[in-house]
Amino acid sequence: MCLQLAQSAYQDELLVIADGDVLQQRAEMLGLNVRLEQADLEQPARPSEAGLLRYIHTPTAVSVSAGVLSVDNAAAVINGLQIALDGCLDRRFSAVVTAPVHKGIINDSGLNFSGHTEFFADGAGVDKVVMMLATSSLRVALVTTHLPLRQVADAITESNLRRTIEITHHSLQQQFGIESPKIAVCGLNPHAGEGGHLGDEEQTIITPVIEQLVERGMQLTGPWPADTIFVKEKLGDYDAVLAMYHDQGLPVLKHQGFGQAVNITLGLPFIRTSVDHGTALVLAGTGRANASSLIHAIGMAQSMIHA
Ligand SMILES: N[C@H](C(=O)O)[C@H](O)COP(=O)(O)O
Repeated sequence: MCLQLAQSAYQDELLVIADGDVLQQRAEMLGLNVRLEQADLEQPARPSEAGLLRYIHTPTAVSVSAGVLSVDNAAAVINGLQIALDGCLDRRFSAVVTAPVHKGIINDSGLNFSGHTEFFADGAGVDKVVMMLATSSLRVALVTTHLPLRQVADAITESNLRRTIEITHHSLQQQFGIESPKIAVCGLNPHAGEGGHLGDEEQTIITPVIEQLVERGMQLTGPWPADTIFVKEKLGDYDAVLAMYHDQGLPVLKHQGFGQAVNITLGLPFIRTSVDHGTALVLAGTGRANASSLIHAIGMAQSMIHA
């Protein structure tokens, strides 16, 4: 399922992209008092109404049971994302907020999909975006995203690192209103390479890029050992930490604020936010799933629309 906001003249309208029959069944199963209405994209957006949920119908190919994966429905998931992408690109939508999808089953169906981040970047024709997750007190951006660990070191190139820092710096200024963002850059290796004894990417790539960009006026520090840059005493020293890979930065952020964190894709020509968690199939249909991160993601998209 995918959510998006279409801005009306009065207030934001929240539209859901999903199979309308599945929404109806889930609402009944969970005893939710909600009226569902199919939206007509040719009509102007209208203010949201309490108790009414408008949706764009993207039919599934086969019937859906809560928490049960089906390769046959993978194309319907991608179709929903494509509708969101197209609507954001042609400005019918002001932002897209995504719920988690099961990346494995999409790939099992024969469709290549490493993540929403890469899907939206490809679809928007952008060669580089940055995944950043944020809580109210910590932002972590990543140089590499959904990449096997074996390939990470090769992906830390000067140009990739420079582009990542430029996009992060620009987005912190433009979308988060931080005039002169302070970014702490992690090293790649333990102890940030221990002076070259535990790897040399810090000396050959990371430090030279930091120095070039500091020369251009950016407030960058590092390369920092990743095991100490996140300690509480240092949290006030920066506006964001740049981690070299997914599991260098995100476990810390999720330990600190799981459920309140929002995933934001920087560098797209539109606003995209998302949840901080996966599909949690065992909770599907039970009514016990926690919607907190989704609520934060919608709130973050709204505040970015109005920034
Ligand atoms: N890295 C994300 C996280 O930990 O929350 C997650 O893999 C989602 O990625 P996409 O938004 O690209 O699907």
